[in-house]
Amino acid sequence: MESLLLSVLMTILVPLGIGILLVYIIFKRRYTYWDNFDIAVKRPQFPYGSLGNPFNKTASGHVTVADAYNSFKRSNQKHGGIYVYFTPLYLPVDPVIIKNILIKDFNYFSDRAAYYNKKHDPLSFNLVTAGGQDWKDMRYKLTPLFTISKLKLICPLLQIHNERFVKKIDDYVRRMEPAEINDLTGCLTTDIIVSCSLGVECNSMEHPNTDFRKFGKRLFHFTPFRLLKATFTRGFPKLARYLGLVVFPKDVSDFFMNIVDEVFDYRTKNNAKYNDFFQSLMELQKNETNERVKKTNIATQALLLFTAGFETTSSTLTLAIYELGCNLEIQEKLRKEVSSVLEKHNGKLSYEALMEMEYLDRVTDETLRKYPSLPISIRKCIQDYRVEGTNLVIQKGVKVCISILGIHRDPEYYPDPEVFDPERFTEINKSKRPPCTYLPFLDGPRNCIGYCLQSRVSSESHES
Ligand code: HEM
Repeated sequence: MESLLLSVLMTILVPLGIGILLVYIIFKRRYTYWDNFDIAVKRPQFPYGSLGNPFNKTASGHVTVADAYNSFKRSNQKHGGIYVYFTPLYLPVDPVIIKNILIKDFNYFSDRAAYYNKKHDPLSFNLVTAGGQDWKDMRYKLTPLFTISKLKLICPLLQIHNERFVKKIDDYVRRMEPAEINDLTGCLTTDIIVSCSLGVECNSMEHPNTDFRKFGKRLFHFTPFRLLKATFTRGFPKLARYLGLVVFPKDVSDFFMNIVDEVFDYRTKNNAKYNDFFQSLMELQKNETNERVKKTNIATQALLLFTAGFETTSSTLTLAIYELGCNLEIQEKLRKEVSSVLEKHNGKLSYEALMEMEYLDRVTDETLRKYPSLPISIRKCIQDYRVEGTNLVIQKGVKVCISILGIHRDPEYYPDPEVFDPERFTEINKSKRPPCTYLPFLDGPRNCIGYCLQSRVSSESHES
């Protein structure tokens, strides 16, 4: 009996052990990728790579990437190599290399290598995830939605939501109650994006449990399982598509599709026209004959605005308010500017009035310097690329990681980087820094398309 058990165990355990050993050897070999190049490397730890165990550490992944940036910089390196799990990533430090990657040689790095699944999750194939010609076509069509003139059209909407935000804060002040600012800026951003992109009034400022708020929170709630799935889909996109893994949970996509259905049908039947993104999205689709495709395309872009614009804007607002609370002199200086400009404009917070608030811009810029909403950006090299001034050739398929946080906290460009100092952004001080050392919206053809919209949304609300 005992020998039978032993032989069964041996039949299972030996092949299993050999299997594990083989997998270990194969994957461990991937950690030698950068050894083939003359480049500094942040040593990996099996199986997590250079960033360490994501479940057992005090610093998040982007902080570890910034640490790698710092260590390469300290040892006077222009760049270095890191590993995220088993994937080698190129990490540039020299701003000239970064500028070439983002702007001059953009054609080598136009893809973001983000995961989408057209078949099982059509809304996931959008401007952020698409690559190559698909991305170029989408960007070409969507760019006219983000011009200053379009922005001016939605300014009255921004003003309505801003007034509600101010009233809410006033209520807390009158009741002498502490306010959960993160929740309030979340509601404000939700209301603005939903009314601009879907033409729907959700007023989560008054009703914080609206479906939009609920689904919005779910979109940005990353459980360990979701993080694991995201890592898997990024590392093995083909297999993930084959397995039918999706980006957006089905109930979230269904919810957005239903809203788009309703708004589209209402506007078509009543021939109703509004000054919002939804209207522009409908116009973009006017030559599409298949109604389902038309609605799916609109829902894709509306959900994209929500996912790309929500967390970035609301967290920036929260952190600006936090810094103004910690730095009373800066708060006072800002208050004086706002009051004097408003006085000139008869108390009306117009687009023109906002344009005159220079100190407000500096406060926003410094907030995004200290706390970039996207601390890293990933690009994929789509053809072999020689890095200027070096012998290194980045091979096709290798990913590039720009540490925006590392650059923004680099004492060479920003002395005492932990100090919140809007004066870093006077015209004269800005002109002293080399290009590509301030990248909250990235740079080049694939920068943030919402740049001009976001700066106004944030400004209106700091104003309160
Ligand atoms: C504080 C607010 C914001 C910040 C800091 C920010 C930052 C960024 C950054 C850094 C990127 C480049 C990402 C990368 O390449 O890895 C990006 C892309 C993008 N952003 Fe923003 N963003 C903000 C607000 C918005 C808003 C309000 C919208 C739209 C309503 C928006 C829409 C987009 C889109 C669609 C892209 C992808 C562009 C493309 O691939 O062509 N963003 N954003």
